[in-house]
Amino acid sequence: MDLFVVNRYDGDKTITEEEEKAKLDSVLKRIERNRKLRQNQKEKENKVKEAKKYAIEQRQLKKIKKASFIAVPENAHSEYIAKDEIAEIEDEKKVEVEEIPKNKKQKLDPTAIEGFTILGLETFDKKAKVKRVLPKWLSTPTVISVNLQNLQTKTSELKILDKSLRKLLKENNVKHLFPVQAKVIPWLIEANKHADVIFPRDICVSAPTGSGKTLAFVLPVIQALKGKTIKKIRALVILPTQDLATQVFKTFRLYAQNTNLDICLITGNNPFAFEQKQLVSQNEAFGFVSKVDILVCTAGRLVDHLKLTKGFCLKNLEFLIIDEADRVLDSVQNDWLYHLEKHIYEEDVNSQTSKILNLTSLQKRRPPQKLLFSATLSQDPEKLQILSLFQPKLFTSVVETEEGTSNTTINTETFIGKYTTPKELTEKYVVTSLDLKPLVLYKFIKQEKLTKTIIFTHSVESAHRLMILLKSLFKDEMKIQEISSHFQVKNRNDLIAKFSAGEIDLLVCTDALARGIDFPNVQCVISYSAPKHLKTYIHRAGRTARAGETGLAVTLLHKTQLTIFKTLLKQADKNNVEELTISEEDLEPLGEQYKQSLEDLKKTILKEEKEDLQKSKNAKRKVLKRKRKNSIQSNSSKQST
Ligand SMILES: Nc1ncnc2c1ncn2[C@@H]1O[C@H](COP(=O)(O)OP(=O)(O)OP(=O)(O)O)[C@@H](O)[C@H]1O
Repeated sequence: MDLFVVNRYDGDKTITEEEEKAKLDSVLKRIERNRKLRQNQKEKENKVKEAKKYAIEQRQLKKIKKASFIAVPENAHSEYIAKDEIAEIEDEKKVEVEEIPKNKKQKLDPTAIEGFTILGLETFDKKAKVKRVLPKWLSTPTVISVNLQNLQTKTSELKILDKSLRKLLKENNVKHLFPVQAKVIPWLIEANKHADVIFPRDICVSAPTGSGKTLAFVLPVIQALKGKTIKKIRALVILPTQDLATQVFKTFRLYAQNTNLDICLITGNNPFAFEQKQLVSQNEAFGFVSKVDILVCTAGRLVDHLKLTKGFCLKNLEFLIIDEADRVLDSVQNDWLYHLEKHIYEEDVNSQTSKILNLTSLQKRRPPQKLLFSATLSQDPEKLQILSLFQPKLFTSVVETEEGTSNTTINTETFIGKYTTPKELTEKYVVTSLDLKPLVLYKFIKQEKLTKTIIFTHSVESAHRLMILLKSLFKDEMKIQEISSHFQVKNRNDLIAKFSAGEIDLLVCTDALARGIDFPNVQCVISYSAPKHLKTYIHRAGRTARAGETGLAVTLLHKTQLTIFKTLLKQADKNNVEELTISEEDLEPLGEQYKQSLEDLKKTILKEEKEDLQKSKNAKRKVLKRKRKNSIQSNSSKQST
């Protein structure tokens, strides 16, 4: 090795002329080689510089071109649309920068450094990937098909289901069971036949949006409880939002209409005292008595009642159903799980009855069977562990390959954590600049002649502004409304009903409406603000293509969001999401109209801000007036005494 050559004095060794010439030649060659290397390097750098310069020039040219046909008004009103969008994109850029792996150390070419061999050159072997070992119940699920077109199970032939329920299904036009129902309903009914002797296993069900998960738990629960004579809360259904709880409550009520089961909804929509009266009554003979068999609720309100409602008892629970389970489990609302478990499992220390030896006290109480449902259910054992599931069983749909997936070919490595979407869903995306985004949206809706469309934005303010702008652009052509958590429940319900009935064409909303809400026949879902998480994307898109109908989901993206969006899609093995282009030339004729609408938007927002200011001033004035009145009254009463 050259590095370890030690130059020693070799005495008066004479060098021949040829040897000297050869040495000189080799030095000259080396110099020439180094010169070429340097030249190549310089050429490369120049090329990169030129490419960058060209890109900047092109960008500037594009900007000038755009500005020439859509002159954004002097005061740049577009800030009313784009300011929070810009902030959002800036955030995402940060994420993107963080996510880019740090430049790996450049591998050094030993020939590049003359005369040296580099010690410790990077020749690391890739470490073998550690295979994920899943608990057996997660790696051997019952697979649910995502095909809602070729239904196999006729409702009339499902003899395990009560005749009265089958009749109701028929009346509601449910002639065939969807795959998730065909698998879960018979399994649950069977498992609960001897529930007091053999405790039924808990289940987790993961199936696409709109695939009919609600009926998969509603029907077996009604069938299992309808024969009970003593009224006790035996089924508790927890949902993440008021709107969803109301929807599930209505389904329970519809299918329990021929039974003596009482179903109650508590979400905080009604006064607390009113809800308390719905839950329990008190009499001298029996003390507190439950008025409810099946309770549908939101997690936060449940905890309020656990803490404050006397006689509210969940100790006889047979079913604990968590719909949209991943969302409910992520929510720490009032520490609901802790309070619920504490209530269910704690011994009634004050009760004398528990000390008396009788049939009830001897009988070990059956733990409630836990039923978890979602389109994006976490299959992460650690997350599910907090529920202490009893011998859990997984029902899941899997991403279907070209050849189709069968029970035998399922590969746990590939299905775990992969969310599925309805087969009937078509997905597309459009890349646009921020300042033209509303116009691109307008053009797209007109071009595709869309009605019954939901548009998702990332904030209540953004939804409000977009609604005003779209109203100004469409004039009377379309009925456009916004809906958000700022609206009262009654208004929200009215809007949901109107949109379902087709009386509203475009509904602008936030992610509060992304999960679970079942609007019939939605033609298209547009993500005006790009979704940040895969789950959000799947639930938004899931408002269309429900129950076997076709539907379109379109995402509007700024070019800086494209990479992140594609990474999200990759996580769900989605390779068929096409780009849709709306060229700036198509938008040219709309420039003046857009300018006018931006002016309208500015005026409306300013007017609303003024009104809000006036309202808060009036409210303050009223408070001051009342205080003054009270102090005058107390002074005069003091004087009179
Ligand atoms: N077997 C069936 N035949 C026809 N329609 C059905 C059937 N089962 C359910 N539906 C209808 O399909 C629609 C979607 O059902 P559901 O809301 O239960 O879906 P989901 O799987 O809970 O969706 P998400 O995950 O979005 O909450 C509802 O309108 C429901 O009435």
